[in-house]
Amino acid sequence: MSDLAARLRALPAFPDVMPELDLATLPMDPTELFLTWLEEAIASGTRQPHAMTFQTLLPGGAPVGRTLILKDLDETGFQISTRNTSAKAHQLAEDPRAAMTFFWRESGRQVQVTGVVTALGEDVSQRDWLARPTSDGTPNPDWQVYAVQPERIEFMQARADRNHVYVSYRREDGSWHHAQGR
Ligand SMILES: Cc1cc2nc3c(=O)[nH]c(=O)nc-3n(C[C@H](O)[C@H](O)[C@H](O)COP(=O)(O)O)c2cc1C
Repeated sequence: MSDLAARLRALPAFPDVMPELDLATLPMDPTELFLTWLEEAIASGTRQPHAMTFQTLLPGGAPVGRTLILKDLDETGFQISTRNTSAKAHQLAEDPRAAMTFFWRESGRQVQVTGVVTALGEDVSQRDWLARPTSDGTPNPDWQVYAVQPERIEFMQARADRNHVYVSYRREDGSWHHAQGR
């Protein structure tokens, strides 16, 4: 084992005390559970609890990811915003499939959201642009809000004994079904 490998192995992993995922009280709609976990991450004071890895597909199908901020969650889906001239915007125009991975290390929680992205209207995009802390009130035609309409959402609650608990939701014919496991 290299020195780096040994040092990486010795790093602290999950916290000793983590919340439990109560399988008896899972909501029918996974966005409810997502919002509960997001609110708890916000309340914990962790920095950028709304940051996640956002994956798109390169021409040819290879995945590529980068960090983005969740802007909102409503009936349109999980919203992000970016420039419509960016690499990810071009990738989404070619193939609208995307995945988001949230990780809240203080609680040992991970959420994967997979779905298809739609570009929202100019009004939503400009409202988001103008609400940015650095806004000077000038609209930006390059700014675009996208929404991921989820088809699959997987929740993972880590456990100190490594028997992590998974719950997977899938949308079929317009309604959500969930099962413990992956
Ligand atoms: C914490 C964090 C948050 C970020 N949030 C955004 C964001 O909301 N929108 C965005 O366009 N880029 C954001 N970025 C920059 C992106 O990760 C990325 O570098 C940029 O959008 C260009 O990506 P692309 O070339 O794959 O299109 C963020 C980066 C970090 C580290």
